[in-house]
Amino acid sequence: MPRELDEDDVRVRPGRGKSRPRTKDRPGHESAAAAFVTQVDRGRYTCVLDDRAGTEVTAMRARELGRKGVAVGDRVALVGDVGGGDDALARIVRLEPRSTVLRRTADDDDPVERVLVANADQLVVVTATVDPEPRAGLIDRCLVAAYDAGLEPLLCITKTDLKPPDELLAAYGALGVRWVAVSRGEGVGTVAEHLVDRVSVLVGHSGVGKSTLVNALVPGTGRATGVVNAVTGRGRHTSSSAVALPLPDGAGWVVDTPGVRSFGLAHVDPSRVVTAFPDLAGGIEQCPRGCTHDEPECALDQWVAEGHATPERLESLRRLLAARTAADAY
Ligand SMILES: Nc1nc2c(ncn2[C@@H]2O[C@H](COP(=O)(O)OP(=O)(O)OP(=O)(O)O)[C@@H](O)[C@H]2O)c(=O)[nH]1
Ligand SMILES: [Zn+2]
Repeated sequence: MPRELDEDDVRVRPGRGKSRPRTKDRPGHESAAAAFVTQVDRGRYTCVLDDRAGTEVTAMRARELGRKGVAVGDRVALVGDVGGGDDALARIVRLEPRSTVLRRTADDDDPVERVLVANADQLVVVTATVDPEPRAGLIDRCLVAAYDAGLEPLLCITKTDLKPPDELLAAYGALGVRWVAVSRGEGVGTVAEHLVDRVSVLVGHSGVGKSTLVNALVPGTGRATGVVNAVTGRGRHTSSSAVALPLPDGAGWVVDTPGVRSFGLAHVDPSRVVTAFPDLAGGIEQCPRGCTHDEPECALDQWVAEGHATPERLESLRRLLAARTAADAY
């Protein structure tokens, strides 16, 4: 079996006289095929070719990629066997620049903070009204991850047949986050409308109905749903990777994130979070340098007192900034 390649395989070669870098010795890859990465599994990348929509090709990284990691959502150039047969193996020779990067926190299985999804436009935070109870801390951390990565958040509230979404809407109304409700399959059409022509990442903790939703949005994907057998773990996707699934009619992608329990928020820049609060921007200009917006000198209290923004908005901003450092999942 061939060895699997990853970032760790790249070694700096000792210079041999005036030899040029390897990449310059390679032929150009003008004829490379453009593709979209839908799945990453131990050094093998599932890609879908742009010009033969739906043709799946398995690829590995070419050495010339250097240290660059390849993630779900990446746009890549492929050479080699792009026929898509069972044994076909192509090589990823180029990674196109990314518009956005959503990171996953390092965990026990993998100590490195990695790119979870590249080029996503939207983060769909799936939460139930009840069973399981919504966890405000988790939702806040998802929103921070979305604002930091430049993804537009969409709150998808499930199980509204069991309990109305009023409390959740009250808690998130001030943030102005767009929302949709689904109950026992109803409302899926409205969710789908929000996904047209976009790359949307779905997150949600166990039991909220995320798999049920994915199956309704992308019929035939067979995402495992329901109660998990605690002994065998059957019914659960244990990998913490993501997978991109095509929406019917080529109208965008949904990226399911089974087993993903946290985002990399360690390096979130508060100023990125603040961009989600344009109504507070004028006040922030009057803050002292490096203001955490949670200190006595913060100019935002005055800004709100003068009526430029509501107290709820300021409270929401402070809650989100605090959620960055909470010792909680997501
Ligand atoms: N009442 C009600 N139950 C729902 C709804 N959506 C999903 N469920 C049920 O909630 C349970 C969990 O749904 P899943 O789709 O497996 O949830 P999940 O978020 O994928 O959870 P994991 O599979 O643990 O990751 C299942 O028994 C579903 O039938 C809904 O809108 N209303
Ligand atoms: Zn401030």
